[in-house]
Amino acid sequence: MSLMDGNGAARQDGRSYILQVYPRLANASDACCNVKVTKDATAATVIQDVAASLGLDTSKSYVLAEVKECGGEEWVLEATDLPVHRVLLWPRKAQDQHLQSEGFYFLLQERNRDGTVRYVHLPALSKEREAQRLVARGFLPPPHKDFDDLCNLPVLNEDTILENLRNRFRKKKIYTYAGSILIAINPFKFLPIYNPKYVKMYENHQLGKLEPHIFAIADVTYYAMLRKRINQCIVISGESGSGKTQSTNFLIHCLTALSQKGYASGVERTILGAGPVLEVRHECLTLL
Ligand SMILES: Nc1ncnc2c1ncn2[C@@H]1O[C@H](COP(=O)(O)OP(=O)(O)OP(=O)(O)O)[C@@H](O)[C@H]1O
Repeated sequence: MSLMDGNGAARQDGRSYILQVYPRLANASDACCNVKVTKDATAATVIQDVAASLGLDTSKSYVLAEVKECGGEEWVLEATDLPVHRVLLWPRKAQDQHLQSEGFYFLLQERNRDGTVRYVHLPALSKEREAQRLVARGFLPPPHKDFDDLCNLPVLNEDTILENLRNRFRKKKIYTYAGSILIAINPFKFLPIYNPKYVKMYENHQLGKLEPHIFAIADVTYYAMLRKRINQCIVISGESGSGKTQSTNFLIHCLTALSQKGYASGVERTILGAGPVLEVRHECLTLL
């Protein structure tokens, strides 16, 4: 078994593995000590090698602790435990180099005369760094990541739904799916997302493949009608001023564009022209 000092960036090679052990001792530096060991080296042997390498007082007793994720678990190894076997269960990156910042490494600590471990608290990692690590490993969604379908929210409640819609609205994304339902938030200003380029973009696309859009709804409805040869219906609901009329106009615009294949026609104008009459009739019926 040979010892190495320095950065220890060398890759593990064949049957030899480089373990980086960080001393947590009152009078030792925090620099890591690199030890080259075989796969079956025990914790006791690793401790001996590190102690010899660092010139530690061998009349004292030491333990090797495995740290898995900063601020998280810390396991004191038994003398017969096999550190390399532990390393092989770590994430790939941490196996190559046991950087403290990666959260997987070994600590060398002193054992008290009564056998207990002189426990030194790990410097508490800020919650933020810990959260970042969980995000990077896919355990948490990226902060402020917005979901274009509410069904994909990891936590589904009123707060998360509103927060998601708010986040998207701030990014000028006024449309969000809830499965095959489209939620539209009135932007009360013109957005350049209704021109013919968008009609073309959403044409014959499966719902959910592209960013949510009212044209996607028009498109699936139109193609479902052609495919199934039965009438289709889009229900638009919302409180007064939420944008129902405007949404209807966008739908009609897209449907006529799809049916006319881009040729300007009077159909859209005719249908849109009937809108106010239908609305007045609807208001009268509601009053009656
Ligand atoms: N997608 C949009 N882009 C830009 N402005 C919009 C959009 N949707 C709605 N608006 C704006 O909001 C106003 C109100 O929308 P709209 O008339 O469609 O609401 P409504 O739900 O039909 O209301 P009501 O039920 O009272 O008839 C519109 O005049 C328009 O200025």
